[in-house]
Amino acid sequence: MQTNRKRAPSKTPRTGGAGSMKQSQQLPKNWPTHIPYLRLPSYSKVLTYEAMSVLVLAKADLPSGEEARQVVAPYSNVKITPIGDERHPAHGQYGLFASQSLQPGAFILSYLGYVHDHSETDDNSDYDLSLDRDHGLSVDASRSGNEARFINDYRGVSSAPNAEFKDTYIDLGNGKIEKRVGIFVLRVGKSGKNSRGIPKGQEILVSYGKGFWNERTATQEM
Ligand SMILES: C[S@@+](CC[C@H](N)C(=O)[O-])C[C@H]1O[C@@H](n2cnc3c(N)ncnc32)[C@H](O)[C@@H]1O
Repeated sequence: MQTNRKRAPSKTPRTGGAGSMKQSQQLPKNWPTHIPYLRLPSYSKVLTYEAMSVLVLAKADLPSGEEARQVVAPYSNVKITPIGDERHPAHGQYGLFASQSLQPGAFILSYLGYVHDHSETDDNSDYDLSLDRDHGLSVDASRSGNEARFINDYRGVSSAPNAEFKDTYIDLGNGKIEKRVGIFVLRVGKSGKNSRGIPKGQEILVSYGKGFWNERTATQEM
């Protein structure tokens, strides 16, 4: 995870500003009706001013080498798809697939959900992702989220992931940027060679990390 220079925003926003980003009222195809679709993160009301200052920054504080991205929701480069193949370990659930060819290193989308600290961690959530380890912040897409909540782990599906989680910064259009978890196409494949990207129609697969599966095994054995 990258480190950020800290500069407190002039006001403490609880939701990201839509700014100049174009947002459509449409829901993605196959979006489950019982889960609110988010176009912006949903911030916990108990997050401290310091925590919010890590997440919403002045554009001048964009870490070097990073870019401030514009995003449009719903995302047109991905497709939520029911898993019909019985050999797939998440058969009967959904996965996220590329609806266009995605180049190595390309930003795919950001992971949205309920942004919270340790005090509100839901130990039963399978959708909770670390957003800032230094400040104990995570984003949980179990009760609300966007397309990214449907990304499956590569284990049992493919020999290696084709995408990864990395910090990214979204341009809020008001001189501010917002730190989020982004999903990017892997640049380098398992063999160390440059990846070929993700062809149209292929499932987007990450590694949840061994910790996720170890914890799951431990829970099942209890
Ligand atoms: C973040 S969700 C992924 C989306 C999920 N398939 C859905 O339709 O909501 C994580 C859950 O997906 C399932 N899953 C994802 N990858 C898997 C894999 N490689 N093997 C088995 N189950 C997987 C597990 O049930 C896991 O708890």
